[in-house]
Formats: sequence, C-alpha cells, structure tokens
Amino acid sequence: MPQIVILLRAGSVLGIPRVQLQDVTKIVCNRINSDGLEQFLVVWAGKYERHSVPLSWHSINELSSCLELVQEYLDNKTRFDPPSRKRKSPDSEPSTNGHLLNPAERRVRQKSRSSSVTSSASDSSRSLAVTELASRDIDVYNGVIQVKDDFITVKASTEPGIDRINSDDVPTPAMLSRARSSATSTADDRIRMEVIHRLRQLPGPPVTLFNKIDRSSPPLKFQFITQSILREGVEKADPATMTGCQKCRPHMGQNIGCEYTKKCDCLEYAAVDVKRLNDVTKPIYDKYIAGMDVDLSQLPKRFPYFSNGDNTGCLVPFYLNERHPIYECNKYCMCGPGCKNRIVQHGRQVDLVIFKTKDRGWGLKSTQGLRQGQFIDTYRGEIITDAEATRREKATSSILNSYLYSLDKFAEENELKPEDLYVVDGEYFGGPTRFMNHSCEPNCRQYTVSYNKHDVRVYEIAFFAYRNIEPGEELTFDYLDKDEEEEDEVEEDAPPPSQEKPGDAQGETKLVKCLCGAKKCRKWLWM
Ligand SMILES: C[S@@+](CC[C@H](N)C(=O)[O-])C[C@H]1O[C@@H](n2cnc3c(N)ncnc32)[C@H](O)[C@@H]1O
Repeated sequence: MPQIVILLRAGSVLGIPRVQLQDVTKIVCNRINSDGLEQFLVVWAGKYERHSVPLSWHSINELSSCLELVQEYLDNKTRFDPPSRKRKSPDSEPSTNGHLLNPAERRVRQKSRSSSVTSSASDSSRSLAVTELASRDIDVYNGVIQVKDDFITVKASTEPGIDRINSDDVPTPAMLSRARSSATSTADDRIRMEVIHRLRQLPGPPVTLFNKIDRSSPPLKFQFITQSILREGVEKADPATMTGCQKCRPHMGQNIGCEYTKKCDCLEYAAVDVKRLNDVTKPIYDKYIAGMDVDLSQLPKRFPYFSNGDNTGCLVPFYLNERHPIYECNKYCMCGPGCKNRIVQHGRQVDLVIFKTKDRGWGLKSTQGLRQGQFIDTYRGEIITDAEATRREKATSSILNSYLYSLDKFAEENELKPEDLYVVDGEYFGGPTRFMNHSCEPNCRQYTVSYNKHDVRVYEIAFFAYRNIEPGEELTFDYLDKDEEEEDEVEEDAPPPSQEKPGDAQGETKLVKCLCGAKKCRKWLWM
C-alpha cells in the first residue's frame, strides 16, 4: 500500500515509526501487501464520528508497542480459522523455539492498483491524506496519518475530497477471505521473541518456551512478576506482629541455623506431631485442643525440610503428606540467612519449560528430574479482595480459563468469613506456575508457606514435587486441592455432577470436562 510505504521510508531516517498502544482500539484484519510485507489493519482510538473511525494498515515493525493487540487478533483468528496457524513442520523447530518462516507462506501478492496520495512533511512531522481508493477492500486508509517524534498518530480527515470508508464495514468479506490465506509468521515470531525476551529477564534458572503444536505464544497481556502485588483493600497483618526466632543462632552444632524445634519461635503455630506426644505433653495438647492457653513450645514439632542427606531442602514426609502450613524463618530471625528453614524465600531453583499441550492450552514442565518434596515455585499474582474476585469473575475476559486461587487455608480455625478472605489472581500477573494444569492424580501439590505466623490472610502458595518426577514430565496439581483419602470413586462416562462446587456460594463457577488423562480422573472439573 503505497502511502504507508512512503511513510515508512520517511520514518526510517528517524527510526521505525511506531503506533502507540493507547491510540489503537483493536486490530481487525491482516494481509500481505504488494511488497510482500505482513500488515495489520488498525482501528484507531479517539473521539470520532460514528462510522468514520480512522483505519490504516501497518507492518509488525510499526506495531512493536501494540504486540499484545496483534496477538489478541491472531489468537481470535486462530479460534475461527485454526489450520492457517497450525505448525507446518515440527522438524523445522529452531533451537530458540522460535518459528522458522515457511517460504511457502510468504506469498507476495501482485500489486494491482495504487492510490493517489497527498502529503506534507517536515523533519519532525509528516502527514499523509488519501483520496479516492481504487481498491477499498484491500487498500483501506481512512484519515490523516502523522509521524511525530517517531510515533504514528492518525486523525479523521476533515479535508474535502477525501473519501471516507465506513469503519463498520471493515473488515469486508473480501478482506477476511484474503486474511485467511495470508501468512502471519513474521508477527508470530515477533510475539514469540518478545515472550522469550521477558522469560530471559526472570531471576533464577532458565524458563524457556516450547511449542510443537502451533505458532501461538503465551499471552503478552500476562506479565511475569517475582512477588505478588497487593491490590486495593488488601492488607498484610501489622508489621509489628512479624517477629523472628530469638533463641536460635547460625551455628548451633551442625551449622544449619535453626536446629532445635523447642527453641525455634517460628514453629510456635506449626502443626503438632501427635505421634510423638508423651505423658507430659499429651495433657498440654488436650488443653490446646480445648482452646485453652498453653505454652505451645512444649509440644513436639518438626522442621519442614530435610537438613542433610540426598534430600536436603526437600519437604519431610510429615509436611509433604499431611500438608501442614510451613512457617519459614524471616528477616527478624537470629538464625541467619543460611538457616535450613528457608527454602521458598530463596525462590525457584529449578529450570522450567512453558509448553503448548495438545488440548489444555499451555502447560509446565522441567527438563530436570525433581525429587519428592523438592520446591518448584510459588503461585503469585495480584492479591485481591473477595469482592474484587467476584467482580473479576463476572467480568472475566477469559471464557475458558480460571486463575483465581483463594487464600483460605487458615479461614476455619480463625473463623474468617468468606467475604474477608483474599484471592490470588494469576491471570495478568504471575509466575510460570500460572501455566500449570490440573490433574486428578497430580505429581505436585500446593502448600501454605508463611513468614509471619500471625498473618492468616496473606501467605505464599508454594508448589512442591509430591513424588519423584522424571525430566520432561508435565507438572500438575489438583485444582480442587483434594487429598487422596478424600477421593470418591468415579465411574467411567460419569455424567456431570449436579451439585455446586463446595464453597461456591454464588455458583459462578463453570464445569468443564477434565482432560488430565489420569486413571482416576474425576472426569469433570470446576473452574
Ligand atoms: C491455571 S490455567 C492453566 C494454564 C492454561 N492451560 C493456559 O494455557 O493458560 C487453568 C486452565 O487450564 C485449562 N486446564 C487445566 N487443566 C485442565 C484439565 N485437566 N482439563 C481441561 N482443562 C484444563 C482450563 O482451561 C483451565 O481453566
């Protein structure tokens, strides 16, 4: 399309001009232009008369700050037109996991007609207005384009003689038909490179991307974060309540920090190991269970992680199997940073691969084998109030996916009302674990990890390997958080359960067919 090409060449003196994200409403079509360039039809944002919203075609280079809109367009297009974006040849996967451009797809369209262009330009600002377009179906340009300070802006033209195209008519059936057969591999690659770039910024061992299924990438709307973000109305407990263990020291014999459960104040609220109660401690425990004030440090406790041997750092069976809350040491503790009661706080230590599954969107795996009880990563996101979670659920853009995780571990014992609980939303902000799928027979489990035993509403959710996991095995957890003994027998071809998901007062959740493929699959999954 000549008018845009002229603009690009002028812009190349200044650098590639860019369309700004906030100026674009959406992208509605794609094509290969007469120069063989992939282009996208942009609908501009702004206050314009109805039906005369400016529209213009742009290359992926010009849309580098709008890649997430391009991705949204391509993902929707794929939903309606899957074959055009399927991988052609898995063998051509480059080592970066990026897609090779398939030469057969780079169809250079024969230039048929040109449009007349009026232009005015200065060093810092150039504008172009388009008169009658010979082929509206293809060469749509509807307004005045300006390049200023390396950014493209556009406005509806008021000049006489400029033909307007009704924006409601775009994309036309002819445009859609052309779009269907027009390659988008350059755009797919750009999007993928942006995701890979973001993954490379993450601290710790590499997180990589692998997709042998199609050309899509994880959503650019999603941002990787290293710590959860507390949103409006969410408050941690008063910082003054956060205290550390005062009687422990870095070297208490074995040079592992905290060593004696009876000395460590961090274990005050940790689960009691009832199997080790004796004649002295049993009566204290009974009083504790009856709700009386007792000295909890007298009761038998356990540290959560092995401190020596092959399994150093892995969860001990008492925590692994019974899933008691884990209380790690914190910055106020006297045991020092090398204390063995600090694992989750040091962050992810295993490599991860975000990969495309055949039928459940993206999933997560590791290239390394994981030991039973080994820490993988936390589930992070925006921590929001219950009311905000309900609002988001109702207004959700993700029809199929659910990323909300309720922080209700301590609700019952602290008599917290459901409306006072917080929820982690991992849809737009989170870590790689946001891509973990559900299995009815999972190989990972989620555990509660707290650094402040007095804070019952804000804590970490940490994933640990529940058994030894082979390299490359998909990492899964049970979304319903059921323990093995709670399992009900599920019959083959069981119909969808009629009751509501437990705890779902509003019945907002959806029931979807579970595709985990486990032998004991429950067949249906509440989302
Ligand atoms: C937390 S996300 C997991 C990542 C997701 N696959 C993606 O591509 O973003 C949860 C969503 O993944 C899909 N999913 C996960 N496990 C599934 C399963 N066993 N069966 C069917 N869909 C599943 C569902 O769409 C669910 O809402």
